[in-house]
Amino acid sequence: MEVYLDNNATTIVDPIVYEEMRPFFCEKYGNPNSLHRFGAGTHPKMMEALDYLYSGINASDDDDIIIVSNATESINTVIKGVWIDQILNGNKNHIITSEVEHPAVTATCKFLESQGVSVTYLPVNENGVLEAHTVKDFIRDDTALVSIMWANNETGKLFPIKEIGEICKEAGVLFHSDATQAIGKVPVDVQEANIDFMSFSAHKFHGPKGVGALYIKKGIKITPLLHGGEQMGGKRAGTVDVASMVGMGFAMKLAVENLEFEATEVKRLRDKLEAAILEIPETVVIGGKENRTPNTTLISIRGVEGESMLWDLNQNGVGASTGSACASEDLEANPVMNAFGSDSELAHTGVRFSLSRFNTEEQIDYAIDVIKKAVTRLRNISSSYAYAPSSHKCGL
Ligand SMILES: Cc1ncc(COP(=O)(O)O)c(CNc2co[nH]c2=O)c1O
Repeated sequence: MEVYLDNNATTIVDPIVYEEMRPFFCEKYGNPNSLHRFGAGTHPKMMEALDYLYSGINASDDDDIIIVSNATESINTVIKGVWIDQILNGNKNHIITSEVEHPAVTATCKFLESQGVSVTYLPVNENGVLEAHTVKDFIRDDTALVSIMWANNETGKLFPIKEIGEICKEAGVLFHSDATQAIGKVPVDVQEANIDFMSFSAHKFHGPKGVGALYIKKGIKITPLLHGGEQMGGKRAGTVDVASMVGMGFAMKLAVENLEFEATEVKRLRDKLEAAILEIPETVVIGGKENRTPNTTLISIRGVEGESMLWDLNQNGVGASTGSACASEDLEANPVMNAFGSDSELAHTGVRFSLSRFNTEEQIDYAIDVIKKAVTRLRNISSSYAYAPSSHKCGL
């Protein structure tokens, strides 16, 4: 049996979404910017896709949603656009983000630091969550942007976006949220959250890879990342991937329709898997169980190196991860777990399981059996592990 439990890395394209995309490869293949019928033939479904995206995040008609290649491009567009407009050509020179953002945010901020920008990386509490008041404590007169994720990709922890939005609005500071791990898992309402910019990727909610979106609140201007065409009103040059845009729109429609299923059935299967693993001695949920996306659990298994666990699971058909795929190639301690203040041993023992609406009870039962056998096998061959519950700090 094969069981895919790495949905925070990417998801299967919903077959319904795939069928919606198919006509735009060999039938309605015109360039949407062409004036002839072949181009115009793409417009109805593109407009429908935009309608699904706008309603899916409760954007107002006057707001902008720009189709980009992925969340990484969306995030770069915001952070570098604000840098150009507010810092290089303005009187600001400070950006606030958190220590547990995805590398798309932290690496872009590091680049800006190399260009002389001051960046504050806010710490998270023992549960891996940023407390809204810390944003208020660090906002300065020259703060150009606050960028905080809606949900953490490794722990699933949800951040106080509405409160942070209120703080930024009151301070007159632009607020961006990376909602990549929130769309399709929890309700996302940009108007309620006082958000100025928001980023997401379709492949996180059963849409195709290689397409994402940037939400821009009405009235906000930002210098584009890509120049050279009038697509997206000049806000993102380059011919639009029509099939992927249509796929992302329909995936958003289905994602919103399935939020209740995520909150009930997917959560039930996640909780079942988590409870079974926690029956194993010396295991702990990193960040705690509260206030999380319904599909994610990051569990530390003392004495079991995360990568060894992944290899063993993979040998038995189960796919999981130790955290963000873009960070999993190296054997460094998990930066998110480090941010919690975890000790170095614990930071190497995290395994992330992230479910979706396509997982079944039978798959979870099989995965539980495989996981328990893998832990026994790996602990038995470990040169450093000896069951000593009194010695293990079950903090976090
Ligand atoms: C919170 C967050 N932001 C941005 C990205 C980048 O998305 P992309 O541009 O579509 O690649 C990811 C991908 N996160 C992960 C990719 O693999 N495992 C993950 O957890 C993410 O989880």
